[in-house]
Amino acid sequence: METNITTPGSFITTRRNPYRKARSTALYNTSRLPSQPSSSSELPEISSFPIQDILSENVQRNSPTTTAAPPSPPPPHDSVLENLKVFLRVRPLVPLKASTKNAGDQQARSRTKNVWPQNPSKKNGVKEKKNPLKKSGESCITVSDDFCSVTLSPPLRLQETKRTKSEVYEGFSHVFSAESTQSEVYEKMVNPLVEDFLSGKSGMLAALGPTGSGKTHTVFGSPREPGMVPLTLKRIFKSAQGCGSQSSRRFYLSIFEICAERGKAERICDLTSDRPDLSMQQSTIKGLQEVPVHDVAEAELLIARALLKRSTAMTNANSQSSRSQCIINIRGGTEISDPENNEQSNSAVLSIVDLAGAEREKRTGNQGARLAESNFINNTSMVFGLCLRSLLEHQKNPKKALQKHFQNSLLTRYLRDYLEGKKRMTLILTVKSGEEDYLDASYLLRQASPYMKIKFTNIEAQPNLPCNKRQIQTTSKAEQSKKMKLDNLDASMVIFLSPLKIEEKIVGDEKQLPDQGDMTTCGADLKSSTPVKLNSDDLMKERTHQITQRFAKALWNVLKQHNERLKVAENENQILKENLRNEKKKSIEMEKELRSLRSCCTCSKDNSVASTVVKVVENFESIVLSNGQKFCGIDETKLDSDSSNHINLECSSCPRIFDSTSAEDQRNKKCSPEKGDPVATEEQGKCSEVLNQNIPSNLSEPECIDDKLEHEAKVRNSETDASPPIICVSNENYQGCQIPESFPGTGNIHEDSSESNNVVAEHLDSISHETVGLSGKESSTSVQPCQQLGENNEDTLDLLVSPKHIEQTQQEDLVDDPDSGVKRNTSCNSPNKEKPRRRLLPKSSILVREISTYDADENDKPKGNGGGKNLAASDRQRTQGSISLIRLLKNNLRL
Ligand SMILES: Nc1ncnc2c1ncn2[C@@H]1O[C@H](COP(=O)(O)OP(=O)(O)OP(=O)(O)O)[C@@H](O)[C@H]1O
Repeated sequence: METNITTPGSFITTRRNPYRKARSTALYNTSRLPSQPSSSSELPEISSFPIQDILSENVQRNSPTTTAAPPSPPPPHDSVLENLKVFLRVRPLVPLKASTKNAGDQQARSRTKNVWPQNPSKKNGVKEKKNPLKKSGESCITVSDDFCSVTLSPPLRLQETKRTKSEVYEGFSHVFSAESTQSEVYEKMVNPLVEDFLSGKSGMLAALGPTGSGKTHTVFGSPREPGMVPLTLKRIFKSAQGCGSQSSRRFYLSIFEICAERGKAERICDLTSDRPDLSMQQSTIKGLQEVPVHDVAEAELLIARALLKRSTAMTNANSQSSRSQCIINIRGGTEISDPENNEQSNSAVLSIVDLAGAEREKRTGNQGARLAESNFINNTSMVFGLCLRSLLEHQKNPKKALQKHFQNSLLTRYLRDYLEGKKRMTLILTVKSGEEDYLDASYLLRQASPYMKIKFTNIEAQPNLPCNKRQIQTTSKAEQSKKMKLDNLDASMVIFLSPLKIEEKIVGDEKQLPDQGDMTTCGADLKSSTPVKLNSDDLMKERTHQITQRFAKALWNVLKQHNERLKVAENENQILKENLRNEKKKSIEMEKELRSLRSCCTCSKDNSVASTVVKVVENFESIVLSNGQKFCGIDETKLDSDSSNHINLECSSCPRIFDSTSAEDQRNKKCSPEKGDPVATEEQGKCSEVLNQNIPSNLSEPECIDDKLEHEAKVRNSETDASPPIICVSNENYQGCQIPESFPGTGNIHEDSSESNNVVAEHLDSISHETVGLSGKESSTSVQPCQQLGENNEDTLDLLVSPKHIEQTQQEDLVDDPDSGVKRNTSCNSPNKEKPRRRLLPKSSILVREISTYDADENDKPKGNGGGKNLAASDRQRTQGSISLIRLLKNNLRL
């Protein structure tokens, strides 16, 4: 196995087993790791739609191509292919009979006057009779019985010296032995071309062979043995006469030669006119004259005159050797009004080429100009052979490009379409059978016999020429039968049978059919030995069928690829879904863990705060109890033993107080004060005031309560740890209290044990001061001891103050008892006595009371006069706004 090594600047080695990318199959492994989903790049790639292959032409085209076209791609195997026909003709050892020889000698004498040297063989002293091999009279070529192969036997001396063995060349279309006649050659070799020409197909016949092998004899022949050109003209004009006088078919002859100019360059000479040398543009000869011919005699006369102008010379190998490549074109046309535009497009050309035979200097004895002509002749023959060889190799191996050997000579440039397999061509190889000609024959057969493997792919179809009207009409019945056969063919057979087989089937069926009309009068006979070609309709039908078939196959392949890709994508989708599900599960578990972690953190924080509160309460209780005062403690339920639920404790501190029971009941429950206990009233008033202060912020940001309380509790806690809390304890007479200036904002509460009996808690900032700063009546009211327990506890304690009492106090305060201030000032040693005093608003007090007494279960209806028996008169005056506000407050506090 070769390795694929690609080095910059070096060669590229193509892998025999190219690297194949791993491709996901339909049975996708669903057990793949979720973290390794297949990417889209692993999806099987979809090949491009082979539109070029679908539209590639495998059948004969209708439009003739006259211009050079680029090399066509190699044909598919199922296309209609026609091999290049190669014939072989063996010249007899004693070719000339007496009469023929005399005639030939006369012609030779008439032509040799124009060539030089006149008789080089004489000058060189080389005479044919001196060749000992020629005296042997033995033939080195043996034709097989089937006339399709020959055996080339080397002469005895070569067998002995070089141990050369016999060679067998087979596969020829036909091998014409030495005894074959011109008519036989024409019928088997040229007539098919002529028939195709008459049916509108172009073709070419080219004669190849060494000098003196009989090429010119085969092509032009002699008066006694007319060659292929005269016989073709006869056939053509015979067919034209058969079409009747109404036929508008005309034929045009053009004859020119390509010869060496001064032994170096090439030139084109028109043999039908006296024009100077012609030029070639691409594959067209400019200025080439086409002479219309109307009958055989006119055509033969024209050809005879042209041959007189052809360059010939006597060599040692041939007394009348051709020194140029001669081409005769017979073009069929119609007499129509606009011949320039239409006649050319509807014409077919039959070209017959008589090449100059390859020469060996040793045998010809050429010198000087003859030698230069020999070089030109040999070069042209070599280029001709190279073109065919390149075409053959290109067809064998499409990777091999079709070489442009045709550019190396004018002849090959002119015959480019034929040499590239675009037009039908027939080759006739001529050899001499003498032992002395063994090497020439062997070389030719070795070189030219492989040409029979050349296939013509893009052969033009016959156009509908007016000359073939009758032919078309007469063959229409046969074509109809073909169509019927095609229509009757089974669909499966049509799909799987190649066009060639279909054609053979049709031909076979045609042979079974009886004669239908006159099919032999003009044009091709369907029963001829050549295979019957499909007409344009059948070709179009066949092409349409092939395109449809290829399209269906290509579409099927593309659909299969898409299906495979879809399966892979579905599998990937399933894997991704599974991954997503797993990720969701993981996310839920992580959220649970996060919640648990948060709860733990909250518990620890709340525990600290709650513990602080409990400590403060305990301190307060101990202090109060130690002072023998009546304790107005905090309901320990507020300091729920479950400190982990401190959030509820904080958030529901007030609601729990105001909740199910009224403020009075709450006060009684917690403080157990006597009815109308001013301390409780005061505490409740404080609480309501604190709430009144905190409500606005709590309304918008309820959580701030917790944060603020928690923060302040921490601060208080740190401070209370340092110093015992100051408990404002009052006696029956309000004796004042010592409240820190920063209280309650800083939460600093200083305990003055010496004045503990005269302390009245003025906590909660200025509100407390205002609350404590009672009028004279209020100050005279006995004040129960209250506790200062930090901010949280402060709120709790504040709530113990009855809003009703606050209201009464405020109302009394509004009286502005002058003594109250004195008493207060004297009784309270508070450092805040200099602060501006704030008064509770009656509405806020009412609001606090509303909150305390509001029961959410009262269906949120404004309470009128009949709202409740136990409600005060102010309760009955609740407005809708107050109810909404209360409801909102309660809801937020519940949160
Ligand atoms: N099949 C044949 N039967 C009888 N005579 C033949 C045959 N083939 C060739 N000859 C004779 O052989 C001689 C040489 O033939 P011809 O000139 O055709 O050879 P050529 O291949 O054309 O040579 P060159 O390439 O030099 O032109 C002619 O006199 C021709 O009459």
